[in-house]
Amino acid sequence: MQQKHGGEQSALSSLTLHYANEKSGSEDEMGSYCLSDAGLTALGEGFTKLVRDVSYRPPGTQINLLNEVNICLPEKSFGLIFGRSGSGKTTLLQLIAGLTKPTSGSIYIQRYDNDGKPNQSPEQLTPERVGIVFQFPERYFITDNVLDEVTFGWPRQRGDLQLKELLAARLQRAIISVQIPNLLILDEPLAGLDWKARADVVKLLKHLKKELTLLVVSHDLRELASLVDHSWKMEMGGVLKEEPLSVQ
Ligand SMILES: Nc1ncnc2c1ncn2[C@@H]1O[C@H](COP(=O)(O)OP(=O)(O)OP(=O)(O)O)[C@@H](O)[C@H]1O
Repeated sequence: MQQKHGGEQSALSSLTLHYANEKSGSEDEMGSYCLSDAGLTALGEGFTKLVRDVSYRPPGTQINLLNEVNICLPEKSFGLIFGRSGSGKTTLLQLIAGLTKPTSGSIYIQRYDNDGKPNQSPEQLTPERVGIVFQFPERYFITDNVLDEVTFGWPRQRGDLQLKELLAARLQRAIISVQIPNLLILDEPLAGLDWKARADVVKLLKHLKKELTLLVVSHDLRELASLVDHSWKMEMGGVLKEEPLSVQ
């Protein structure tokens, strides 16, 4: 498995997500790296910082679930987060997806020039730019297919063609606006599947990696290892550390 600039990143105490654009090539070719402890970033052209020093404490509680997390992840690469149950992996994905707000730290996109200087103001990583596949999809969906799901609330009675046309136009706009997320997040995509479905999902992820940046939480390290460019272990207490996969 190829682990890019793991040496630099393992020293990070906090987590920052970086993206590279298509023309920038691999991080190794660009000689890029990130030094988030010092708040410094030296990245190749087009790299994008997404998350920085993110901590999260649920309202009404006394303990942080996440502590100063940073991730650096180039565009169109595959990032894997693993770690023990209850360590905070899903909580982090929900923050990156914009479903929960961090207590401190920031989640945004920052592009860089060749010389490592930001080439524009940071852009917000809005929920429209992120797709998320939840760990237990049956908890979030009611019907068996996408069309039934998105038209679930439509009037059931015959007629009312004008209203249905209006709803169809709105639906089309909504679907187009979320069609191409910058980042696709998957929480335990292989869990509960039989061997055939698992192999199919791995194949699909390999295909999706050509188009999208993928951030995946999984315990199935062996099956995903060939896809992984960067991996992190979430320690109990919500501390994220870059750690190469050690699977045979
Ligand atoms: N809103 C909340 N308030 C208090 N505790 C919470 C809240 N949300 C999550 N937790 C707790 O935070 C911890 C981390 O949960 P999280 O689901 O992020 O872990 P995880 O690493 O994804 O676990 P798993 O691998 O089992 O899915 C758990 O102990 C969970 O019970």
